[in-house]
Amino acid sequence: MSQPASRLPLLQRPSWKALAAHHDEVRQLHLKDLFAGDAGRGERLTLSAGDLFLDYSKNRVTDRTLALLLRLAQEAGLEERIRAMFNGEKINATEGRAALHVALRAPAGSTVLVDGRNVVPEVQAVLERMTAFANRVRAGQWTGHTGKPIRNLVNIGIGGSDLGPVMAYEALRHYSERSLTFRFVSNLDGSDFLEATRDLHPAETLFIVSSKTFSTLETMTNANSAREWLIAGLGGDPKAVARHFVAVSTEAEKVTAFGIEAANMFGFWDWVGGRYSMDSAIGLSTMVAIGPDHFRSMLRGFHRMDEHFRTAPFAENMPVLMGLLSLWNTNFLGAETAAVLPYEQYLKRFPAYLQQLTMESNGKHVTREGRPVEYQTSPIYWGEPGTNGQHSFYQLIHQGTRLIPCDFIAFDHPLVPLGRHHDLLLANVFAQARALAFGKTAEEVEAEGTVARLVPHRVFEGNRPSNVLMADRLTPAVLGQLTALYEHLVFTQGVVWDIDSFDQWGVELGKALAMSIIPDLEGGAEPTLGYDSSTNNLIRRYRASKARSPG
Ligand SMILES: O=P(O)(O)OC[C@H]1O[C@](O)(CO)[C@@H](O)[C@@H]1O
Repeated sequence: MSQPASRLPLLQRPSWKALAAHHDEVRQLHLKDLFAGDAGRGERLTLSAGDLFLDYSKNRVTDRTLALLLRLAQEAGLEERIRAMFNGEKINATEGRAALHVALRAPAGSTVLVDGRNVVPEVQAVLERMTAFANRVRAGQWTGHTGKPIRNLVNIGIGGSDLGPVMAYEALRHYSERSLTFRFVSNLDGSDFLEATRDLHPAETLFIVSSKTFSTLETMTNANSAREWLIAGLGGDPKAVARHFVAVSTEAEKVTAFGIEAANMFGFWDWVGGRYSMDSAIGLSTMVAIGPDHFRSMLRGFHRMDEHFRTAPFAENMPVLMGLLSLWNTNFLGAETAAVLPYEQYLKRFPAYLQQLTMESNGKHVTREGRPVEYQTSPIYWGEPGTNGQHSFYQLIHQGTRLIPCDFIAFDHPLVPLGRHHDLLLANVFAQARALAFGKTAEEVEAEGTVARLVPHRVFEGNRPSNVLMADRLTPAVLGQLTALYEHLVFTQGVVWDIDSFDQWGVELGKALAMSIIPDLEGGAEPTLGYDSSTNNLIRRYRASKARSPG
């Protein structure tokens, strides 16, 4: 009896083989030909989902490519896996956990089961506590140890406990309470903490220690420095900690051991992965900044995209389609990276946020069963806001030797109109996508009167794929939809690649080695170094330098 396609290794699935053969047929096709052969392509290969509009016409795909990619998703059992995620099944198999970030934005009154328990009431209860806290701080009613109202909030966290909060704060700054100051400290490098707190007064400062595990080296080191800074700045009274620290964590005992009162802890659950946690209590700083109503609106945006992903047929499903197009670029066209280029300054941290979401999720080398993959998994995500990138790395995107698919993100309206700025900005989005796709031939360059020796330098091959993603304007709801779009794109790819998108074992080895090296750097006696000769030498050199000039 033949096996169902989803049981076969990816490279042996009929749709993969068909895509490989198809790729041989279409590899020479230029986007110019595709557009010339279909006058309606630019309108046809578009899609709306919620408030988002996607133009994917400038991808190097034919209708047959798309049909085969959709078949690939079907053969991977994507439908069933989506159902499994939304049903709270333990799809993060290596950690034995559900991956149920969709429950964080499920409407009050709905049901999402984890181990037979409806988690929606717990999620809503935490949101209510966050709301009460946010309202108190925003109204100046949360006072510090000396009785002064809190005016500065410093989120201490790293990875998913930092990138989501920073990204959302920057993205929604327009909606933010301007009388409050927000800072984010993540790096173990002490200068991060020092610079973030340099101009703050401890009496008016509250730290949000955000850590799912409450044991991450960076976060706990920064939290301890924050406690020392606070106590020293408030006359040495350790009791000050209670009014100036709150925690977001799943680890109540560790939080109270640090000195934070249980009443000032906001919980979440092991079924929320760090990089999927910005709409849990990890988003506390976001809620204080933009207010509970805007935060709820962001959650509704996430939920809107969740519902689209859960219910839309694959051919009209934005995350599925974008996930498959990116997979086509990666596995068949050989793209190694993907650029995310927001033409909206407020989204300046969105590429950094996406780096963790995409690469920590799908940077995997074995299948769910632990067999080595025989294909590339996550591309390397990177990017900068336009138009800054244009005057930096776009040269390589246009004329370099690598294929770099681009996601342009733009809005019909700016949040703050200023003269001609927005028309000029949008003209650049449309121009860049067009230039990448269609390029400029030697004949066109010659026709402009260019001297012969410069012609090759001024030729643009084109045929470089891109998506253009647009919405009316950057609102909290749109940010929710945009973020959920990429979350589900990552999920789609992980299912096809047959990898666990929700674990992150790859960060463990370096962490463990650092822990063993710390005593070698801090100890007084000469350590017996048992590492490789390079590591031994680096440690000796560092110790000698420290001994010559301590501090
Ligand atoms: O919230 P925690 O437990 O401090 O972890 C922070 C980050 O560390 C990681 O576990 C590894 O980088 C991320 O997945 C997570 O977002």
